[in-house]
Amino acid sequence: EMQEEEQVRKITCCAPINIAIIKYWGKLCEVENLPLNSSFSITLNYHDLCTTTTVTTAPSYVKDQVYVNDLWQDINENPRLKVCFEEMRRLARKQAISENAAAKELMSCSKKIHVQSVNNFPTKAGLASSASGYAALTFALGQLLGVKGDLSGVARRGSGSACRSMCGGFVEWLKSEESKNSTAKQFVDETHWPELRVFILVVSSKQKSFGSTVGMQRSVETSALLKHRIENIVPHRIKVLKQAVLEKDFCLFAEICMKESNQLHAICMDTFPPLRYLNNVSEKIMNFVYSYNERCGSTRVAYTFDAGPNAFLFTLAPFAEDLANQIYQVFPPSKDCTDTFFKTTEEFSFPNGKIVPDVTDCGLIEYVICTKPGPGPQIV
Ligand SMILES: Nc1ncnc2c1ncn2[C@@H]1O[C@H](COP(=O)(O)OP(=O)(O)OP(=O)(O)O)[C@@H](O)[C@H]1O
Ligand SMILES: C[C@@](O)(CCOP(=O)(O)OP(=O)(O)O)CC(=O)O
Repeated sequence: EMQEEEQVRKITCCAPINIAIIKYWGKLCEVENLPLNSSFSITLNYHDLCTTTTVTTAPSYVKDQVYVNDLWQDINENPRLKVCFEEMRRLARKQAISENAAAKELMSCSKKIHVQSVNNFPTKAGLASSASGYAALTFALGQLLGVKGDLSGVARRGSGSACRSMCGGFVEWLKSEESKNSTAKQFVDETHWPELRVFILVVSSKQKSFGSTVGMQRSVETSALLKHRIENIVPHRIKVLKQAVLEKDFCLFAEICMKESNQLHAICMDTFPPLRYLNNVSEKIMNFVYSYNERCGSTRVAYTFDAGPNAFLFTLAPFAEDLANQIYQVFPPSKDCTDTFFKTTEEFSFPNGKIVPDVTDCGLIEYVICTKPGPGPQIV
């Protein structure tokens, strides 16, 4: 029994979500999640939003098991989960062989693994849980099996956007016809632009939007605008965005960010039948951003939307408090949510608990998560 106990190994890791500024929309290869265009994202602080994944091996385990938020997952029915396990074991074996490992170590690559994964945010809210989920799984398996090197290509197999969550800060995911070259690379780390703040406006909506995987498939088949974007717009936009990030030029950053979001949703409308991810609250948020900037006489806030109605707003630290107050005025919480409307670890005097303004449109936004850029996956 002593010996059995010694062979139990357990590692816990967490991984962040990321928000794309230059959007990934369209695949060259469905099986490998190879993108038609390069994309660029910002990894968000895992203290605010993360997936925490524990992987365990023990002599008594007879098969792999995965639980997400305490729900059992059928690995055989989920090719994305399955391929992450297969790829990680393949890399572990390859490494063991190249290091002339003993037979015992080679054997350990096939040990059965139990996975417990939890998201510290609502999985159904459309907050990129697949990105943090597959990044955490890949990273944790890498730690358990001792696999060295870049594992973003494995996370990519789980979900395309997950590869970008394998790096911290500002990240580029390169397009390539070759699987081994379509990986995520850090452009600059999370300390590069310390003033940058992110507000995630979770829009109340029960409607489940059309998944990204099938959505982009339909766009590739039917949208001529997608083809134009990939060939003529994205390459130049990534170059300009990188310059804006390097120079911390918020005005230029904001323009590219909003134009990219608009283009993604224009392509969705150009898709046939069209894909509609934004709702009337999303539209109101966009109008709010433009009129706020107008009133300030300069660009202080930018929005971006993925395949859902939630808004990701960017601003700079000196404006964060005022922006929070404006959000509270224009999109007041419903009466029972005033104390928990802003979810923040910052020490701003956010208007939590203030009296709800007398307007009829309360509760259009369910809650707001205040965060900033953060590092990549960590061992807990
Ligand atoms: N912690 C986790 N570990 C492993 N897989 C997860 C985890 N959380 C979510 N997933 C996987 O991600 C899927 C949800 O991804 P889905 O693409 O529907 O939503 P999303 O990630 O919020 O949106 P998007 O990927 O479009 O940004 C779940 O069905 C599950 O398979
Ligand atoms: C709109 C997006 O969020 C699309 C994300 O798509 P996914 O990465 O969820 O798709 P799969 O590769 O099929 O899992 C834009 C982005 O994150 O770049």
